[in-house]
Amino acid sequence: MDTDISKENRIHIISEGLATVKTSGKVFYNAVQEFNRDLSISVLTAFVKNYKTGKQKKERSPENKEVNIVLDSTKEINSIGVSCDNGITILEALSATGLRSIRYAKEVPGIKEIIANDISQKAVEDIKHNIIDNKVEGLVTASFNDAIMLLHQHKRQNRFDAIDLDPYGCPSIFLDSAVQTVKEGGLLLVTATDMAVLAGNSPETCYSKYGSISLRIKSCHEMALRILLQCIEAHANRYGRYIEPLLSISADFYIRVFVRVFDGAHKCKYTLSKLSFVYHCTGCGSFTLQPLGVVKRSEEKKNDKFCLPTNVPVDKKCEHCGQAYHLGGPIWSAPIQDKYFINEVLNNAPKHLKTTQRIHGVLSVMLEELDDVPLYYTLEKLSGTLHVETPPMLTIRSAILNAGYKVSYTHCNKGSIKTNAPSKVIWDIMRCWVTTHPVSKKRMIEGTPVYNILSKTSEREYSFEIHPDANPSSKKKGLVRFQANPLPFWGPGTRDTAMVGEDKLSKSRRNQGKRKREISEEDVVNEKDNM
Ligand SMILES: C[S@@+](CC[C@H](N)C(=O)[O-])C[C@H]1O[C@@H](n2cnc3c(N)ncnc32)[C@H](O)[C@@H]1O
Ligand SMILES: [Zn+2]
Repeated sequence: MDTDISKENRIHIISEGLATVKTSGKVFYNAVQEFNRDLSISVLTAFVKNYKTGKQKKERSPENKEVNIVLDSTKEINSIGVSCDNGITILEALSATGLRSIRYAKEVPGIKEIIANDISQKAVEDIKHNIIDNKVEGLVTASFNDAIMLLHQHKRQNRFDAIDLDPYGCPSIFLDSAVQTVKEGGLLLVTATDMAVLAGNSPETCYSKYGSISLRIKSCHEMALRILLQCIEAHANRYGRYIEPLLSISADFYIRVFVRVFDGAHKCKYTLSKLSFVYHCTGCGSFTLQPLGVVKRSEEKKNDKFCLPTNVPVDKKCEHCGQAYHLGGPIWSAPIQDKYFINEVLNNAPKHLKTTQRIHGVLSVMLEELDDVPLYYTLEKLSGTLHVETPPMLTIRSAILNAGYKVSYTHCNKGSIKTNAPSKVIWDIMRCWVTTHPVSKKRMIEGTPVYNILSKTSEREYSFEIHPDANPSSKKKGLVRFQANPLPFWGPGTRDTAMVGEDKLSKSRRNQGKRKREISEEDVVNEKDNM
């Protein structure tokens, strides 16, 4: 990334992807979000191909079976940088410098028109200049409006094929208008950077913003994704629409979801069965999901029965450690990744992107994630609860597989254990581990989670012999699966810190007179798992 500061007029020049934009520095730009923009370019490239070429439109039946529907066959939509008659229309509702829209125009094939909107006059001035400087006048139009007003103006006519929401913090105020203004089968691209709220630091704020209670749970990053998805679904359902998640990512200090929106009042009846409350043990961190609704399937889909669950899935106190539960959610508990689509993204990803290696690594881990198992344990929490030496990840994964259960990582956490094994099995495995790695007697204080868990004996023996599938293919291939430690000035940025990352980095370089590391692919190094 090249950022230059011309001292006379304090203009910042930012080169990213195939775009070079200028900004006064009062307009928001975050260098660390290059990955977000690169990934969005990859997703849009795959989306255009699948949505517009008549190749396939994939829908899911309520049983979650894939049904491929051939769309209208259309002309070539491979051109980049020129308006394609049958290309897609995109609204970037919160555009700042216009960089993202300009990059879409120059790097995504098959676009008809992009509107780059911002409520800040200064930002819109920058957008206008940047459109001309990048010679994308034929594709990108600047707009000066409140995003919500603009979305409402388009909800009856000239709806968009794709709407990108990349706000400061929480996107929820834009969702209601966005779900109405995206076309049937169109794409919403939504970022949220208010991770403290979503990750359980402020459950009451999370409820007021997202209609869901967040928890301080080890799988908080995936829970954040699922809270955002349920929020978008809730807004869509109000208008007889529903969502289909294509790709959901937790990266750096934010989450981003890519979802399609479809019409179907009847399909909205299935929403309850795609949502769950989460009982989270305050002692050992075990979690249990309680679906909000149950669908009793019939041969003929139209005769499906929609019921409420009749039992509470947990006792008053945790069966493992004896501590109390918190109740969080509702969260989206249906799949959050569309593996078919993610493969399309991988197969069609543009080669020029600076973060290609990271995209490839993260998406490969997503392809390995278990679809039907929301949330996860972490090795650190399991061993921390018992104050025991942490077992190697390979060993624990092997024990789960040897016992006949499934296990995967999630891209959200490099120490994650996503499994369909019941929590009882997980604690039994840990009890077996403790037999050869004893817990200090000092820790065995009556009433504590460790005392209560280890007071019970494992119901069976578990084999820790290394299982052939314990090491996932993405790791065997040495892909860049998880991001390294944060860089200086790493964070979402706010209205008050318009230039985040690179500019501050340059300033600090100048001040200290020594060269700091560039924000580059090298910073995204492969993780060293505890194996
Ligand atoms: C995080 S920045 C967007 C960054 C940009 N998408 C990118 O990739 O560089 C958020 C932008 O939203 C704008 N904004 C905030 N509220 C808005 C609203 N109600 N309508 C339109 N723009 C708004 C701000 O002026 C700011 O430029
Ligand atoms: Zn417990």
